[in-house]
Amino acid sequence: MPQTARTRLPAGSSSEDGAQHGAASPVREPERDSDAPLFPLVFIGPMASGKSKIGRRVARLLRVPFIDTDKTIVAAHGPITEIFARHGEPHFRALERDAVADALGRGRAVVSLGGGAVLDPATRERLRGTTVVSLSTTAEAVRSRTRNAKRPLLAAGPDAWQRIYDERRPLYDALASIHFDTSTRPVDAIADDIVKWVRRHHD
Ligand SMILES: Nc1ncnc2c1ncn2[C@@H]1O[C@H](COP(=O)(O)OP(=O)(O)O)[C@@H](O)[C@H]1O
Ligand SMILES: O=C(O)C1=C[C@@H](OP(=O)(O)O)[C@@H](O)[C@H](O)C1
Ligand SMILES: [Mg+2]
Repeated sequence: MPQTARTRLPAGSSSEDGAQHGAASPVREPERDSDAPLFPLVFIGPMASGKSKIGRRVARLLRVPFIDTDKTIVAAHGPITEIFARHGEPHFRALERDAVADALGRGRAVVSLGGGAVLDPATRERLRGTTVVSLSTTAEAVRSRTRNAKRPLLAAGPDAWQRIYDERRPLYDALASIHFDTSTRPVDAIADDIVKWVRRHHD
């Protein structure tokens, strides 16, 4: 029997503004009911929300391979800042679309995407058949986390993060099977919560 995602959460798990900082996560009612298989288990969300760190930890806990599509791109094409500078963002997005398609085709794996991967319509279509964990955080939390030198879209300064997040948020929300806020709790605690959710809904 394929494992299925049933994403209905217990009453009280959502809040008016969709965020319960510091409370037990998940923090928001999922945007869709999904019968998608558990794997690939995909992490989406804004820059520095923890997709790479938390995704890696969740993969280790679930004992499945971990793929970070940014890492795949860097391994094949060099640093992201250089790709943006030499060839422009559209070229990066094309490389990203291919890296995501390849990663999602691996099946049993946790896959963390770059924050802008959801801008691509073909990627969004592929994600509709998968289990998607959407992470969120706040500009305040990000300020203390990021090494912006690695993120060309943050070169303009911290206000850019909020603007970009606001633009993309409807895409993240529409694709999410489940949502976790990462602004106040440590990576390991959030990863544990995600694994608990996985076990509750897919075992
Ligand atoms: N919940 C968290 N609490 C504190 N720091 C975090 C948390 N999640 C991520 N970080 C830190 O923020 C930075 C960005 O995390 P990363 O996983 O690369 O984000 P993303 O892949 O979403 O851009 C890393 O230095 C990471 O250690
Ligand atoms: O949001 C974006 O457009 C980007 C996010 C980055 O990944 P992270 O979200 O892992 O930082 C990376 O793909 C690139 O710098 C562009
Ligand atoms: Mg990342």
